[in-house]
Formats: sequence, structure tokens, C-alpha cells
Amino acid sequence: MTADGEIIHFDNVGLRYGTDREVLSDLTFTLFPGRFYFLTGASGAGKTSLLRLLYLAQRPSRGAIRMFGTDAITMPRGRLPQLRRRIGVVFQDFRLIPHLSAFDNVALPLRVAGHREDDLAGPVRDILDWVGLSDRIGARPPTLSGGEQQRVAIARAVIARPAMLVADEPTGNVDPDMAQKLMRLFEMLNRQGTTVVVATHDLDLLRKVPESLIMRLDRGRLSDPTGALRYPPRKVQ
Ligand SMILES: Nc1ncnc2c1ncn2[C@@H]1O[C@H](COP(=O)(O)OP(=O)(O)OP(=O)(O)O)[C@@H](O)[C@H]1O
Repeated sequence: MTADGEIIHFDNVGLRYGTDREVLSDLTFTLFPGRFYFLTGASGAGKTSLLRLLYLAQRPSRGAIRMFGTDAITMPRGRLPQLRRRIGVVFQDFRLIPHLSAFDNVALPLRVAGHREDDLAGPVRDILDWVGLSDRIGARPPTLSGGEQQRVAIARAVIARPAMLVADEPTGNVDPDMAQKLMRLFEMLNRQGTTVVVATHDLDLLRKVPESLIMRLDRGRLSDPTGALRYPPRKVQ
């Protein structure tokens, strides 16, 4: 984190895939720690592409990105994993490992980070309990419902206590009740200090988190009365 408290700053960022037109253009904004952001926009507006920039799965075609005080464009590739570990990701399609139990899926980030087996069990059980899955610890993803898989994916994304959680359409596969519960989980996490960024085209979701801030993408550009999301973005009405 930098002195002025930002965690991410985009300066005039653009993204094109291959030689096609830009799918994201002129993005200038700052994300501040501990806030809850929604990223909205019609299908194809560029939400997933922007999230991929945020969790460092994609480099922009132009512009500057500063993350946790580091220039994310010019830093040595070897530092990428260190930066990525500070970001938890909930993918639209979960990306759970089907032959591993819920426990082992959630334990994965800790094992990758080199935690000892003796130290894993407690935190993994606690977090599965927190997402309401203490009775499904041994279950493999194909035997879980969509909402249960989603909660395993959330538990895996937050087990290593990331500074920022990024979630792509996390309620796309669940009923309204479960959507409400998942939002409560994200809010609880946010109250513990995690910056949350949720991409969704479901405008009802925005009302479920009154303190949230909105980033609205329109054909690859941030549409806000000021022309871009800035310092900080306005609150939901
Ligand atoms: N890997 C890729 N190669 C080429 N074009 C891509 C790629 N990924 C996305 N696009 C294009 O970029 C644009 C933005 O796509 P993106 O998936 O970011 O939008 P989105 O807002 O997340 O859409 P949805 O809500 O439907 O998931 C679309 O025109 C899409 O076709």
C-alpha cells in the first residue's frame, strides 16, 4: 500500500486482444483499501477483461497500473506470484479441482504457499464452517450444488487472507436466497478489511450492499458523470 492509501491505480489503461479493436479504453481510476466495489455493465462491456487486469492474469496494451505500491507493468516477472498472492479470485466457473475434496480445494493456496500440514486443518475447517459447509468437507465438487461449489470457491479465495477479493459474477449460478447469503459473506469479509470487487450485470445485487461503490463499464469505458471513476467513485443512490 502506498502513502496515500490506494491499493490499485490505473492510469489511461487500454486493452486489445491481438490486433482487434480495444475492448477497454482510457481507464483511469483508483481503488482504495477496505471498500466494496461493484463492477457493472452489459454483457461484453469488458467486466471480465478488467477483472483479469486486476488479478494480473492479463497485461494491458497501454497505460500504467500500480498495485500495492508496485509498478505492475515494469516489475520483474519473478515478483508476480508475490503480488498475486495478495489477491483472491472467485472465477465465474469456480475452477475447483474435481477430484479433490472441498477441504483439499480450500487448502490448496496454503499448501502452495508452503504452510505445514499440521497448520492447515484448523484454518481450512474454520473457513468451511464460515461459509456453511462444515458438513461437506469431504465432498468432491461434482457432488456439490452450484451454490455449495460457489462457497468452496469463495473459501479457497479468502483462506490466505488476501488484501483484495475479486469475484466474477459470483451469484450467476445461484438462486436469490443464496445470492443474498453470498453477498453477506462478502460484506463480512469486507468489514474485516478486505477490499472487494464484484463484477455483475445484476443490478438488484447493488442494492443488497448499500455501502458499495459502483464502477460502470459501457463498451470498454468507465461511464460516470465525470467520464471516469475517480477519487473515489460515487456511492449508489
Ligand atoms: N480472449 C479474448 N480474445 C478476443 N476477444 C476477447 C477475449 N476475451 C474477451 N474478448 C472480447 O472482449 C469484449 C469484452 O469481453 P468481456 O468478457 O470482458 O465482457 P463482460 O462484460 O465480462 O461480458 P459478460 O457479462 O458477457 O461476461 C467482448 O467483445 C469479447 O468478445
